[in-house]
Amino acid sequence: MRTKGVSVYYGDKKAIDDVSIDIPSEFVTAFIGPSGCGKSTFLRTLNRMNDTIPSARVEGSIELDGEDIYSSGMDVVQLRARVGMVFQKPNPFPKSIYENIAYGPKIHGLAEGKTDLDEIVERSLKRAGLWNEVKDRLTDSGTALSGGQQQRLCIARAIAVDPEVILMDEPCSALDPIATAKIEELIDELNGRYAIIIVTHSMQQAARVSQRTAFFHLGKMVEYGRTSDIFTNPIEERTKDYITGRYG
Ligand SMILES: Nc1ncnc2c1ncn2[C@@H]1O[C@H](COP(=O)(O)OP(=O)(O)OP(=O)(O)O)[C@@H](O)[C@H]1O
Repeated sequence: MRTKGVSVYYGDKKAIDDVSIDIPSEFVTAFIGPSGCGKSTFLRTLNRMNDTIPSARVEGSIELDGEDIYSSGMDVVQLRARVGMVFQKPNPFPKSIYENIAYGPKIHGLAEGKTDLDEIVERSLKRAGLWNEVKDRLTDSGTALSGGQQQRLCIARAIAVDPEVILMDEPCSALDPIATAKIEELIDELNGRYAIIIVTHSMQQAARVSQRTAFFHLGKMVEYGRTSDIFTNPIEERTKDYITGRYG
């Protein structure tokens, strides 16, 4: 994905100021920065999730494979399948585990019949590292799973519609350390197959899971580069101050 001069307003308030970034498809990219700096706002512009907030307005251009995602011809439902999203709090549908995964492929016409759908469900759950834990109870409700399992179910749901990009907005903030470690392992396994962009409050997590990091401060993207450089040899003073814990 590529953004050029993106600014986001909530009413008169500018939350993101002139952000241009090329996000490579072959890496995990982390967005870090102090609370309120605009990480989530910027992430949500990448699949037009801000469209659901009436006061939000986006300026600039955002391209997915060279296509302007804010053009009038863009089908937003289709876009959100191509650019999937996983939220802070796991949000499975109040439906069976099977239906949670099958719903997207059904509405997007990705399955020819029941056998096809069964295969997609199995493949998505396997890819999300959840198959062995749920294969004998696919008809149980998705909401009956543990928090960590629910989050992997949500990742499986995103995977089921064959996305190009997966956006993750603090996907581990509601999880315990063991469930967090499983999600981080999963991100590692998915790396390369999908472009993954993760907003995280944890610099340790960004360092563990990402190869590229963008540091945001007061609505601006201050610095963007290899994760190892950002954490060991940042160019900007503000990045240095943040990673050494001087503020945030
Ligand atoms: N729906 C909204 N309406 C009005 N202002 C908003 C809305 N959502 C976010 N903001 C404001 O935009 C700014 C950026 O918020 P955002 O949630 O994107 O930051 P963040 O870096 O993700 O913060 P955090 O790490 O605390 O989640 C903040 O000043 C916030 O108050």
